[in-house]
Amino acid sequence: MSHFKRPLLPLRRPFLLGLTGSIGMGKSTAAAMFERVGVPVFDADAEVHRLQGPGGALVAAIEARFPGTTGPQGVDRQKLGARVLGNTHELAALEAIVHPAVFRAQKRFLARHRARDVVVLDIPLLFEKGGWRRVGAIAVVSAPAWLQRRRVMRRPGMTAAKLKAIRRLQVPDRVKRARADFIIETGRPKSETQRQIRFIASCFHAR
Ligand SMILES: CC(C)(COP(=O)(O)OP(=O)(O)OC[C@H]1O[C@@H](n2cnc3c(N)ncnc32)[C@H](O)[C@@H]1O)[C@@H](O)C(=O)NCCC(=O)NCCS
Ligand SMILES: Nc1ncnc2c1ncn2[C@@H]1O[C@H](COP(=O)(O)OP(=O)(O)OP(=O)(O)O)[C@@H](O)[C@H]1O
Repeated sequence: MSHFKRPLLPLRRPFLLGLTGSIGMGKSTAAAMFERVGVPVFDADAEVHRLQGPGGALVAAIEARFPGTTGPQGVDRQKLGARVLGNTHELAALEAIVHPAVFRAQKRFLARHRARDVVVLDIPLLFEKGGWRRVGAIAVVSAPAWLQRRRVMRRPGMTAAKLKAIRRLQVPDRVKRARADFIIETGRPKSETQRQIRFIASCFHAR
């Protein structure tokens, strides 16, 4: 069980279930599985992609602060990542541009789903940025480290050095597991993961 102090939130609708996990642990796959069983998901990372994509609302602000990192396709994430991952000061400057816009999008999502029993907030940095204080329960996706590495190293543009820099920024998997209310094991067949997710969703329906 977790030993960190999370304030007891008043029961409210919808119940906010935070979904998080380290790079390559299977968050996106798990989020899709929640949607399959009828739980709306706010995908913070997808929102960042939208805001940074072609015509995205943050492209101009990012170009102004990080010249040369955008083009007709919006933000070039490889270039921007090379500037900020591993550089605390620069990353903080990027976060100051991105996070408020993501938070506003999350508020709009919650307003749209006011009548639901439960929604999932898929937030990669739930522990790192303090979002854990605002959710009613936390589900962590987790798999053995060797499997995580194998999944991530397959991605285009990924290098051992980049993975190392990213892992240094993230709360370690064992800490996330210790803080979780639910651990979603993704090192197993997807059918089992889906079954686990159906069970978790059922805990919050029709309270
Ligand atoms: C730095 C960027 C351009 C790198 O993009 P890229 O497509 O190369 O990598 P990706 O987004 O998949 O991130 C790789 C890994 O780094 C982690 N990461 C990204 N941003 C951060 C951050 N601010 N702090 C800690 N870890 C981070 C992600 O969780 C992921 O596991 C991009 O992540 C970004 O714009 N980050 C700032 C916005 C942010 O905080 N996003 C995180 C989720 S909302
Ligand atoms: N049981 C399982 N549950 C979830 N993912 C699985 C499972 N078995 C295999 N996988 C695979 O593991 C990979 C996980 O990638 P996914 O993009 O979901 O991770 P992620 O945590 O969202 O990554 P990131 O943090 O980098 O965005 C996918 O290719 C997925 O198909």
